[in-house]
Amino acid sequence: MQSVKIGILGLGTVGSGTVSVLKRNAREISRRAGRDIEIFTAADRDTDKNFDCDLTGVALTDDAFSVVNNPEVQIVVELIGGTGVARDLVMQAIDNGKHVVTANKALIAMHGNELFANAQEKGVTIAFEAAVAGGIPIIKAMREGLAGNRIEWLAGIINGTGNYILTEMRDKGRNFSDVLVEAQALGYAEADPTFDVEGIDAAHKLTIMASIAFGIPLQFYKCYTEGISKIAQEDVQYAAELGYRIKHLGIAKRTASGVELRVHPTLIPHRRLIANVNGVMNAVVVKGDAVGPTLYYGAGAGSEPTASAVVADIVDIVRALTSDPENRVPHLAFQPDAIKDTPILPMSEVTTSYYLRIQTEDKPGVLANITRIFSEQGINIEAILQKQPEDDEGLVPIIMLTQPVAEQNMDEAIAQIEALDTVKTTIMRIRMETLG
Ligand SMILES: NC(=O)C1=CN([C@@H]2O[C@H](COP(=O)(O)OP(=O)(O)OC[C@H]3O[C@@H](n4cnc5c(N)ncnc54)[C@H](O)[C@@H]3O)[C@@H](O)[C@H]2O)C=CC1
Ligand SMILES: N[C@@H](CC=O)C(=O)O
Ligand code: NA
Repeated sequence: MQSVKIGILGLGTVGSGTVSVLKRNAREISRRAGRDIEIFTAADRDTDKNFDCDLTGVALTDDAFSVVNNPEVQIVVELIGGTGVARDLVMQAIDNGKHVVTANKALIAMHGNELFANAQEKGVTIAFEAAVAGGIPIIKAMREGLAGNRIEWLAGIINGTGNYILTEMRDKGRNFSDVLVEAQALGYAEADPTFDVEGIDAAHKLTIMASIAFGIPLQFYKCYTEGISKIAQEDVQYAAELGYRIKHLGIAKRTASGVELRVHPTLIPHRRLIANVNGVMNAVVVKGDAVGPTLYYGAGAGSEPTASAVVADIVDIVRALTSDPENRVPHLAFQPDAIKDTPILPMSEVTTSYYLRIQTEDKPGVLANITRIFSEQGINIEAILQKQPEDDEGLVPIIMLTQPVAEQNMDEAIAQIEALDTVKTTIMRIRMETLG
């Protein structure tokens, strides 16, 4: 039987990993796919650099459009990244009747609705397993393995770079920027690393998972996004003293009035499995009404872990080449005409517990004022930790854990406490989840 010809766009970290895995495991992969997979052509804008893979037998070009317009190519594998030229290339590939595999979460989260509609019309597939949690087959698990469930919520560590930074800060007391430079050198970070540390990359991935979980359109711009760059070493230590770890979580939850969609640092009880997911590893907990909580764990970034997901998508497409488009697994798990516009809730309506660090002067009555404000806002305190004066100004950190409260009440309480004469700096707040 004839081999299936693919064209790869971008031979960086993920592209070179994909070439290496396809070549090294060629026999095993074709036994699974039923056909040989041939890397017919590949494009990189810089064809003179030293590629981290063996390109023997691959026609290399610096013109990515020549790959998507090549009539021999059946599957285009987009590994350039971004939403500029990558979007044009993917659109062109679909218009040319080619299937697409991509690792590009920004592209799917921001332009997926139009891309899927176009792919549906042209009878081709866009596969994007590598776009969420790297090598973990989370898209497949949710779209196919959990198809019998009403998914209630999901929560995940879905950025390897951010988790690597938080782990190194906690375990080795290293500073934020040194660890980020290392994560970049290891090929984990996005082209613009603020996407990793400010939660944008996690928000892209969460947007995609929420659509698959709840059958709603992709709505990246409605995702609440808060990064980890303000987390101080002392917050990591105080959280540990109270029995918690700080993790950067993406959380999507179905409520009676809509869907919560939020990315922020979160305190999690240290005994939870997900609190012990370290380094570049990712983990996602998905709670279905029938199955209960399920946990998916693995490498969330890196060359070959991500290539593992890219190659699995290629195999899926090769297997489906002979099936009718309408019998294929829908892009967002639900049939396109069954996608519902359930509202994404504003953060003011989200209810969580909180960790607060308040820097105050060490004077009588300070705590009484704070607790009075809490009580007026209906906020119950779960635990208090008062430390010795730590800075030159003699300010005392008071650490508080609260019971669940609506975000709008907490916003009001924080505004009033920050206005007190004795409170000298902005209050550090981190939301908490039990994930039970
Ligand atoms: N690095 C990782 O661990 C992961 C990356 N991803 C995603 O995979 C995609 C690729 O990421 P990386 O491989 O890390 O990036 P990279 O920067 O290492 O590789 C991108 C490659 O594309 C080439 N390129 C740029 N513009 C081009 C153009 N117009 N035509 C042809 N080639 C062009 C660059 O020269 C480079 O070799 C991104 O969408 C990223 O978000 C997804 C999961 C994990
Ligand atoms: N920059 C991303 C790469 C994978 O998606 C991350 O660090 O997780
Ligand atoms: Na994945």
